[in-house]
Amino acid sequence: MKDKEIIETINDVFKSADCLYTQQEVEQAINQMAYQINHDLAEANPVVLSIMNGGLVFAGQLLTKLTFPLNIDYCHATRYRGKTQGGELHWKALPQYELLDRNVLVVDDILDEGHTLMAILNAIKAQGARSVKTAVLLDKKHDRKANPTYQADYVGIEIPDRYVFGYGMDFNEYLRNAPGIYAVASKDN
Ligand SMILES: O=P(O)(O)OC[C@H]1O[C@H](OP(=O)(O)OP(=O)(O)O)[C@H](O)[C@@H]1O
Ligand code: HPA
Repeated sequence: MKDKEIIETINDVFKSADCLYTQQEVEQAINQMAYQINHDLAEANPVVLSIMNGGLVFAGQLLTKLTFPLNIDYCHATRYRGKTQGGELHWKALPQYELLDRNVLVVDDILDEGHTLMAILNAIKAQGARSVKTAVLLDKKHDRKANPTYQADYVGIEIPDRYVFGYGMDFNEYLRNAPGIYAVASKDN
């Protein structure tokens, strides 16, 4: 596809999407999460591990609101790869910090089926982390969870079972920069 076609298609997807949460509402949710995390992890000296690419925007905004000493690291695990259905998990980058005996806070944009988070948690535990907590901006409600009993420690917003973009989340690798949480119209999904 040429640039012009891509731009038209993406602009059309954006225009026909439903805004589920505005930027202001998302910021409010992030503030509440930060408040709780500041309370819980003030003495933990954690490694905050952002899951790329989707976690980028949320982690960036959350981090500026955390008021205690911490290290920042990232890893990249992907299983959607520009599609709206997940597949096999691919590791593109591993954490750089030694996680042995560290407290770790994993930060990701969305807990959908949870395969990504479960694999990341297993990898962190295998490295001998002292504790692992998870913060997800969105938790998508449906009955396809990899581990139905698992709950993230910090959840910003619960969303319905629709494919969403914005705040770091992509539609065909675009629209990560959309300033809110948008659900793709059914004609585009
Ligand atoms: O709960 P799950 O069903 O496993 O899905 C959640 C994961 O999927 C997305 O990543 P994706 O694979 O799209 O990679 P990306 O972050 O690079 O877009 C998202 O950022 C989460 O990490
Ligand atoms: O609804 C979603 N949107 C974007 N990325 C995702 N990764 C898992 N679910 C989603």
